[in-house]
Amino acid sequence: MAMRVLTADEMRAIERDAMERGLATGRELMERAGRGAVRTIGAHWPDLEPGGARRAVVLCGPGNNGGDGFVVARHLHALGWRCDLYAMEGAGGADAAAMRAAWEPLGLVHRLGPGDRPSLEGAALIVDALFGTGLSRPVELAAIALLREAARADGGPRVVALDMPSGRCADSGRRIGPDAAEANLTLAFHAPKRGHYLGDAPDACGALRVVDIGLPDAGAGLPLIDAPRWETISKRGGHKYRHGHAVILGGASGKGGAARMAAQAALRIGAGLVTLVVPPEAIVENAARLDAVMLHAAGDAHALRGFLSDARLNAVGLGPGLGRGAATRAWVEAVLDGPRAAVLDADALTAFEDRPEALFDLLRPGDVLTPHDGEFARLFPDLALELSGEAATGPAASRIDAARAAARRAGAVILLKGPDSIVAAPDGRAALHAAVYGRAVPWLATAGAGDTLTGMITGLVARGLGGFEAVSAAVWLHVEAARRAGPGLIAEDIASALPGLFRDLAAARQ
Ligand SMILES: NC(=O)C1=CN([C@@H]2O[C@H](COP(=O)(O)OP(=O)(O)OC[C@H]3O[C@@H](n4cnc5c(N)ncnc54)[C@H](O)[C@@H]3O)[C@@H](O)[C@H]2O)[C@@H](O)CC1
Ligand SMILES: [K+]
Repeated sequence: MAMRVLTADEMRAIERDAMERGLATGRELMERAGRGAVRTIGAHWPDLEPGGARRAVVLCGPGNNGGDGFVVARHLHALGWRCDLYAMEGAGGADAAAMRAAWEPLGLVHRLGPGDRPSLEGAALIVDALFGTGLSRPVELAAIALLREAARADGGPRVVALDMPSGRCADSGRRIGPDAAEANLTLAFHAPKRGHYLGDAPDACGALRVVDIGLPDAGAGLPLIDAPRWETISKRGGHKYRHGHAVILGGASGKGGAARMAAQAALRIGAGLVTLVVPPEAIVENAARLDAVMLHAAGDAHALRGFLSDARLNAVGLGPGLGRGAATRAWVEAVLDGPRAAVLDADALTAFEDRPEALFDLLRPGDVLTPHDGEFARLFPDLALELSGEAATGPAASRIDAARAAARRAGAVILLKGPDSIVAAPDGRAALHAAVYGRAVPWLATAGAGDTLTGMITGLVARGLGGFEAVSAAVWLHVEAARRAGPGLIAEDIASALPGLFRDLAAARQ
C-alpha cells in the first residue's frame, strides 16, 4: 500500500478510534512516542548512543507534544543522559501532567517564559517538544530562535523535533506567525503529516523519520506517489499504432527547443508515434533536429483542427515554446474543441491569464494542466494568495487544498509542480509526489525540465492512461530519471535516462 500523509485531524481520529476500541490509552501512546523517539534518535545518530555524561536540553510545551518531551527526557535519563527540562506554563491534559510527574523525581523543571533562552553549554542534543499537531496560533518564545540557530549551526548540539518543528503547521508545512523552529531531525509519530512534505517545511524538518507507536494503519490520508506498476507503463506486444499517437504543438522558428524536448519525451515514455505540429516556417529547423518524431505543418487554428480530426491522434500536449499571444489561445481553443485529451503547460496556460474562466469553460475532466507556482498564480490568483506568506492561524491552507480547489474550478486534472508536486482531479482524487529528503533533486530546476514532463504526461495519455494516472506515473518517472542523471543534468538527459530506469523497473518486478 502506498505510504500516506495525514492531517492533524486525521491523526487525532486514528488515535481516538484506537482508544475507543481499547487498543491503547492516551498515556500508553505518549509513552510509546517518547520511548520510540529516543530509540530513533539513537539509530539516526549512533555517535550519540552510548549516553555517558552527555547533556540534553528538553523544551516542553503546554500540550501533549510537551508530554512526549517529558517521556523522552525520562528515557534519555535512563541511558545516562543529563537532561535539563524547560516547560511552558499552561493547561496541559492529564496525560502530559502524568508524564511530567513521572519525570519530576529525576530532575528539576525550569519554567520557560517568553523571553527565555536556555543555556546550551555542553549540550549534545536539544529536544523540541513545544508544539506538534495542536499548534493553532503564532508562537511567541525566544526559544524558537534558539532552536533555529542551533539547527543551522555547524557543530554544537543537534536539534530533534517531536512530530513537527514548533511553529510549523502540520497540515500545510507553513509557518504560523513569523517565527518557527528548525530541526536536524524530525520524528513523525505513527505516520508522516502533510506538513512534513510541503513548501519549505522539509528544510525546516532536516531529516524525517517515522516512529511507530503501535496504531493500526486504517488507510486514511493522502497517498504519496510511488513507482508506477510496471504493467501500467510496459508494452506487451502490438504494433506502434496500438500504443497511441501523441501530438505536440510547437511554436515559431527559433523557439522550437521546448516542444522538441516534449515530443522526444513523449516518444521515450512509449507513445507509439509522436507528431510535432509547427507553423510552416518552422518545418526546416525542426526537420534538421528530429528523426523519430514526425513533423506536420499547420499555419493556423483552422489547419490544426483539420489535422486533429484524424481519429488516430489521441492526445495533444501544448504550451512549451508556443508564445503567449492570441495565436496560442486560438490553438488551445482548437484542441479543446476536438475529442482529444489535452495536456496544457507554460504558454498555453499563461495565454489565459486575463480570463481564466474562458479556459475553464473549455476544459474536460480528462484534460491536464501542469502549472508551476507562477502559472498557478496567474490562473488561480485567489487560491495562490491564500498560500502566500506565513499563516495567522492553524491549521492553514495548504498547496494540497489549493490544487484540489483548482481542479474543481477548472474541471480538469491539475498538477501543481514543485519539489512537492500535487496532482488533483475534479472528482476529488489527489496525491502528493515528494522529491524531498532522500529523493531531493535540486538539479532538476533546469531549463526544459517542465517541457519534458509535459511530453511524458502527453505520451502516457496517448497510450491510454487517464489524466490523473498519467500525471502520477510521469512525475515519479521524471524525478527518478533525474536522480539517475544526477548533478550536471540538462533537460535532454531526463528522457535519455528513461530506458535504464524502465529496465530496472522491469527487473525489480521479476
Ligand atoms: N495524536 C496522537 O495519536 C498522539 C499525539 N501525541 C503528541 O501530541 C501532540 C499533539 O498534542 P496536542 O493536541 O496537545 O497539541 P500540542 O502539544 O501541539 O499543543 C497544543 C496546546 O498548545 C496550545 N497552543 C497552540 N498554539 C499555541 C501557541 N502558539 N502558543 C501557546 N499555546 C498554544 C493549544 O491550545 C494546546 O493546549 C502531537 O504532535 C504528538 O506530539 C503523542 O503523544 C502520541 C499520540
Ligand atoms: K515539536
